[in-house]
Amino acid sequence: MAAEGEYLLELTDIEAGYGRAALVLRGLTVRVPPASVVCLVGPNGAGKSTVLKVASGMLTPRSGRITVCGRDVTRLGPQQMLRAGLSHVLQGHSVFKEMTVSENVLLGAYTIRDRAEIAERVDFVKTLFPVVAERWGALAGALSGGQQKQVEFARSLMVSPRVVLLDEPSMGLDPKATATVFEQVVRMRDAGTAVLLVEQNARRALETADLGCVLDLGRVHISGPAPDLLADPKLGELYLGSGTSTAGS
Ligand SMILES: Nc1ncnc2c1ncn2[C@@H]1O[C@H](COP(=O)(O)OP(=O)(O)OP(=O)(O)O)[C@@H](O)[C@H]1O
Repeated sequence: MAAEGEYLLELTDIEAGYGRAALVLRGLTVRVPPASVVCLVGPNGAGKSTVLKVASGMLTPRSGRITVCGRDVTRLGPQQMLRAGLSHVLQGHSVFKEMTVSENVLLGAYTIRDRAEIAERVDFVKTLFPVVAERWGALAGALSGGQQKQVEFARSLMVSPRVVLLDEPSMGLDPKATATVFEQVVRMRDAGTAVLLVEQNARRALETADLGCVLDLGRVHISGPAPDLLADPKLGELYLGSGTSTAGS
């Protein structure tokens, strides 16, 4: 675990909600160390997606502090959060099906002026996601759901983010595609981009993550190394559908 001040992303004592409605996040603190996958799990409505919206500037917190590499970014909007190093892959499918894979990926580079930098990033994402290289000229709509998700990942990495925010990347995918998507999450981390991940598939996500946070009613109920959370029988009963982990079996 990184020492204080060494986190890529820190959300501290965040209170946030929608319009005049009651608070959704009620004093939530989440930290993302370098080279890590941090996973948020918890029941429906706990506020997991709202954490990502706050981190990407889509929702301004009512109080609390957000820092990226120690720099205060609390009240920045989505474009500035992107420049600060936070890239958000939204829930559901956001590829433009009538556009090619290359056009979709290059949309992620719209803030970059330097052509050489764009070419370098294209090479990087093609290496990380072979299907993007193989289907570069194909219409995105011709790809499977899992392949389209990789196009979304590639697009999100074009700006060299410090942290990618992934909202339910396995949603709607079959088990094989889900396995591939989680492998790609690990590859992103290993290639130098930390990941803050929200998943309904809590057990699978914790098997992939380094650290986990269990959210309940807008607060972090418990957090720690993901293997410890998986091995906690009480958590298993409450949130993972069984008493013990099946990791590694
Ligand atoms: N755009 C919105 N406007 C008003 N309320 C919202 C909005 N988005 C979410 N909420 C409310 O905020 C609360 C938390 O929602 P959020 O989507 O963050 O939870 P979640 O933990 O991601 O849930 P799920 O697992 O069901 O996606 C819910 O009560 C939800 O109804």
